[in-house]
Amino acid sequence: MTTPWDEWDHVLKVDPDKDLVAGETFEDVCATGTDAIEIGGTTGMTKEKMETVVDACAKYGVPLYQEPSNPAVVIDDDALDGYLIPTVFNAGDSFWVTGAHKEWVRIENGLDWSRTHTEAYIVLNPDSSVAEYTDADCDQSPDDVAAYAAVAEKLFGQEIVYIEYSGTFGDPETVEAASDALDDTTLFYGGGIGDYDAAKEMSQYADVIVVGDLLHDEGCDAVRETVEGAKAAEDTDPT
Ligand SMILES: CC(C)=CCC/C(C)=C/CC/C(C)=C/CC/C(C)=C/COP(=O)(O)OP(=O)(O)O
Ligand SMILES: O=P(O)(O)OC[C@@H](O)CO
Ligand SMILES: [Mg+2]
Repeated sequence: MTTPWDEWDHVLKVDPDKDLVAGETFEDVCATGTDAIEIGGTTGMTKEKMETVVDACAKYGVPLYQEPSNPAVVIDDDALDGYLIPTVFNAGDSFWVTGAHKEWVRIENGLDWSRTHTEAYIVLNPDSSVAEYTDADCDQSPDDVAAYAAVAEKLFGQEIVYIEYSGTFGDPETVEAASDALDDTTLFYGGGIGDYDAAKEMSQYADVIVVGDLLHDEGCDAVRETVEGAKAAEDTDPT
């Protein structure tokens, strides 16, 4: 099966609870060269903030995906290409594995399944909001992470495995182990990518790198460098 993310190298994650750098617009954000924009964050999410970002990005042709951190912030908007729905494989509370999902399906009157996709998160930075929120067990060796990745693909049919180091640059060996464990599922890596070299390094192992805080802290030129790093690694990838 072909998926849109087969063709991606770089995703920009826009946090609707954070500002852009002074003087920058969402038109600039959409012109960074990123392959897709994912809209989401852990804390401070509301439907209104989500809508503001979708509306501001809708006319520039970059694929837009919502990544909700809870069912109450999911928006129904035709400008979205789809929904990337996380499941946290190493969560301490099963609410973040299937509970939130069950509640979401129960309260919604019919979902657009054709635009709804799965992301198997493995959360590895214990100091991140997402680790705290989901009570994730971040003490995982590369072998553990590889096993989680295989379970996500082979037993749970997840479309994406997402190695999440939100806020800090992760362990490349761990990302490589996850990559080696996967056949068809797409590997996303996110966390602490701040320049060309970091983007290129993780792109050796991850199919897609996700850049978040850099947009809000440093701005669009810095993000553009990470796009170039991701694309440069892709060009030298022998597989
Ligand atoms: C079933 C539905 C619709 C939702 C539940 C989805 C789940 C399981 C969410 C768990 C938390 C999660 C994986 C959220 C995704 C977004 C994310 C990881 C954002 C990064 O957050 P941080 O960078 O830690 O937080 P802040 O940037 O807000 O500080
Ligand atoms: O904000 P950063 O550290 O770039 O992380 C990106 C993303 O993985 C967060 O969910
Ligand atoms: Mg964040």
